Amino acid sequence: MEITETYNASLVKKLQNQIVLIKYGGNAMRDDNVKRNVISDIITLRDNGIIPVIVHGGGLAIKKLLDEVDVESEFIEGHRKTDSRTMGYVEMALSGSVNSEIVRMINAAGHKAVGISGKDGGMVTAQKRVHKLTVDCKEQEVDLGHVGDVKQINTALVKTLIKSDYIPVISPVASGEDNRDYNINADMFAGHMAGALDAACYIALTNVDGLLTDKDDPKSLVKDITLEKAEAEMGKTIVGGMIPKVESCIIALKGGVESARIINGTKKRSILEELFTEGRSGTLISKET
Ligand SMILES: Nc1ncnc2c1ncn2[C@@H]1O[C@H](COP(=O)(O)OP(=O)(O)O)[C@@H](O)[C@H]1O
Ligand SMILES: CC(=O)N[C@@H](CCC(=O)OP(=O)(O)O)C(=O)O
Repeated sequence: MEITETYNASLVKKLQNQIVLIKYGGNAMRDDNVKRNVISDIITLRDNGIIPVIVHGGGLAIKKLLDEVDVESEFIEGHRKTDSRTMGYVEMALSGSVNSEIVRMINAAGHKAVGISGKDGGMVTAQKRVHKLTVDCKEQEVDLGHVGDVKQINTALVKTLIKSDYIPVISPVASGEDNRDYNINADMFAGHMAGALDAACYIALTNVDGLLTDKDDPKSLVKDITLEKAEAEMGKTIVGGMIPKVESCIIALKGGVESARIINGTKKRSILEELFTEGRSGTLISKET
């Protein structure tokens, strides 16, 4: 689809030959229609000379698999406590099912996608996450097991894929120097990846319209917010799964990405509406007011 006729042509041109890092979260993978719409937007970007790179989550797919094998898991501030057994299932769901489904859908739409994880080509080096939790005004460290943070990224593999016209589809699993596998929150992984790739734009897809001042009121959408203000709202109006999402935007912006956005991936054409209309559809987090 040629989009310069339907959308703002100068906004389209600004992103041509630039990387747009899309974090495709599990909440925007709930049904096949939604998935097809997301893939369709990604294909439209590519058809119009923009370079999409996808980092996916898949919290729902992990939950489904863990339920099937009767393994319980707990979330602490948006991070799934991951013991060795759970790690195996996380990798199965993310690098197995979710990754290959996205690849299949892009290929079926006539493009060439390649599915990789942080492990491939030694792309991402993980390190065990040191998670500090404040309980009763006291800070304490919690052991999240195989939950990792991104320590280092080597972008050579992704750049090679892009150069050969492949769309990289990346699962947020990586190994550490300690030779252990780590489960990295997909938002955090994506934010780091966006910075390392010098992406022009980072977009996190979820199931709410963006950052809300009241998480239970869909009408309380914040259209624009500065990095500093977003940081100040952490733990206050920004809670649960939204914490790593906003953190990922901050990581991307501090890594040099020009704009970071949180949008509702369950809505049709949400990516195109956000990027190529003045009104936009979600939350834009930027370095300046
Ligand atoms: N201030 C906020 N604004 C919007 N959503 C919020 C906020 N605080 C917490 N949330 C919650 O964060 C969820 C999104 O995070 P998460 O479930 O991890 O998404 P995904 O799986 O799409 O990555 C929303 O569905 C919402 O319930
Ligand atoms: C450490 C950690 O929490 N990892 C996440 C990885 C998947 C993810 O982030 O998926 P969504 O984007 O769908 O939430 C998890 O185990 O659920």
